[in-house]
Amino acid sequence: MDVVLRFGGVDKSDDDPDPWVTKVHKGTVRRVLTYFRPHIGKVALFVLVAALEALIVVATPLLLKELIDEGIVKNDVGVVVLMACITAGLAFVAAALALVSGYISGKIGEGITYDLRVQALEHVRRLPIAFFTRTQTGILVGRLHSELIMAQQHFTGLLMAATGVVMVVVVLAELIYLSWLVALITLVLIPIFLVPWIRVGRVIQKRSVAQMDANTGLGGLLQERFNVQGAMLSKLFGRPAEEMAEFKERSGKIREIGVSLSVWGRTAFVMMALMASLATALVYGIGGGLVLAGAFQLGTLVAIATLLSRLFGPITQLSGMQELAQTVVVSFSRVFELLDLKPLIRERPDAVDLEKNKAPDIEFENVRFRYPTADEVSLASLEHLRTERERGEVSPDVLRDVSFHVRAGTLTALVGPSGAGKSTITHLVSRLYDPNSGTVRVGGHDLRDLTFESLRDTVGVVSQDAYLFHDTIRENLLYARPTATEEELVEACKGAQIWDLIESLPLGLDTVSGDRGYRMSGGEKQRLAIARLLLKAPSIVVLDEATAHLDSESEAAVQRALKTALRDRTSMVIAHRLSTIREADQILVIDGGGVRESGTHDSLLAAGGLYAELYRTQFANPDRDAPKPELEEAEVEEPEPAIQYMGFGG
Ligand SMILES: Nc1ncnc2c1ncn2[C@@H]1O[C@H](COP(=O)(O)OP(=O)(O)OP(=O)(O)O)[C@@H](O)[C@H]1O
Repeated sequence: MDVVLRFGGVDKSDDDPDPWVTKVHKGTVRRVLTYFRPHIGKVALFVLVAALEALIVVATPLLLKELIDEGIVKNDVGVVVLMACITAGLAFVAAALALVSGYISGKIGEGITYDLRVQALEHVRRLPIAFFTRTQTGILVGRLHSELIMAQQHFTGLLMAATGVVMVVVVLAELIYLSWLVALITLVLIPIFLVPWIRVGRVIQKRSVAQMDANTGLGGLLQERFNVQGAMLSKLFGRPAEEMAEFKERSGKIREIGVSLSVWGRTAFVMMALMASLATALVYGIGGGLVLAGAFQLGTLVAIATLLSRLFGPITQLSGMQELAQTVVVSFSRVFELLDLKPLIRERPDAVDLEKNKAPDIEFENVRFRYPTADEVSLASLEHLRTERERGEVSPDVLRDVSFHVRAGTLTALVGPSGAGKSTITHLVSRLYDPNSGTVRVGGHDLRDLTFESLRDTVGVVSQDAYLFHDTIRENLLYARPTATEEELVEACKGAQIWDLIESLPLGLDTVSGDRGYRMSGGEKQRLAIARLLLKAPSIVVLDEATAHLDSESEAAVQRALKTALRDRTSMVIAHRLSTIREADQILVIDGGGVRESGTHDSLLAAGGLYAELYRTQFANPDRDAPKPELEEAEVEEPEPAIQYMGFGG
């Protein structure tokens, strides 16, 4: 049976959609244990060291007993000195063993967490883009990073607590050996002390989870509001008073929980000290009476008192062990549920490589496609806002029976209204998604028969808003081809019409770009992305032309860059510029998820269909939003229509 647990091990709940709730499947504990296998040697060593530590702990009271009964009482200085020296020596050995066991438990805990983290990162890296479009970045990062750190801490805590088991058993055995009566009284009294202690522990754990929740919530909010786009939106639309009130409210909550945690933490400490003092008083009270009655010797009494003081630490550790273990299982489960998410797009074991350096053709045959449901690609716990209703909801087909052929080495322009399915078609070419039925072929191969690597090498994509890592321009370019030489970098930048700009920067290629670096304009960013594409030199280019209005100079520069980028390659361009549309060997007019018309600019105009209609609508309104004619387009006789920004999507 599956159990629903909250991260942190408290507050079981069946219907709470909150992301800290996780299903712990049957067999999880066994699965967690499999992670111990590679560390079994270290685990054995850890148990051995723990046993040695326990033996030293119980040996000390016996030495004290000898020291008192045989040394002090019998007036034998030799025994006193010898026992004191052995006790001091054992203290050193115990300290060394404690350090060794801390080191080994750290190695085991960190080792297992490392294995799990690497496995999870490798798995998430292979998940399809649909997963990333659905999940909330902050929560995913939290799951892969901070939660794992916490899991590791709990895990190491659990290993340390496990040594407590050995200690309690050995100490109790010695207590029985020394005085069965005192041992019996201790066993009866321990639960009385322990009950309030466990209650306080629960409160602390509950508050810790609440603190984690509150911190994650504030962290997510800050991440959303303080990234460049968020900060911009908030500056333009934000209501500073309300926003500040929300920050204050969340920070206030963290403060309140923090204060209460500190009070409860202190309470636990005080309770522990009180418990130890009361137990000592009790032992000396009862034991003193027994010594006076001649039931046992003074040394035995001191040994029992010393032993008891060693018992409380391990016992309190053990009392929290069950919840600690539960938390560990839950935190592992949270990674397991990620690992169990099967990637929708997988490489076949018998996948073949696509022939390199030869521009292949592209063919869509009766392609039907709908975007996957939430349950198919993601986890509810990674989507803060996903409602239960949405989980299995199937979205309608976005592409219906799409068939077309892009001949090798030619340019196909995709045009059509916004939401028609143009981007979706390009997503299928780079296999970001697989069609639900029908086939997408490249170079005569079904995409599903090709290796990921050869497809990645073959298809190059330039999106509208090119993404740059926060790194130097050089590193951003080398991402496409790490082995590129300086000359090749410069050549690519020149081809992409961005070299003049880079050269004018004081640090040139070493200028840091990206979110927190040199801010490039939309056109500059796209040209840099084109330079990246030129370095990659793919034989298929998929391009989404920028819809942002560029000034005539950038417009012309982008156009020239595109000419270089598309030369001798098979290209599919979501076209927003008339010049691209005109140059296309084929125009596909996409509407309502299907290819409504296809042909060249002239033939489609002559046919007088949707393309002609859209063209004329815009042509009749040339001033509207139209960019200035490009340098290369200046010689075109008919006036430039604004078609690129209106009827043709984006
Ligand atoms: N990840 C997604 N999940 C679900 N539906 C999606 C997703 N992405 C796009 N859609 C839907 O698929 C349809 C086609 O979108 P697509 O982005 O392909 O249109 P488009 O023609 O490129 O539009 P535009 O020109 O505005 O970019 C739209 O209705 C859109 O809402």
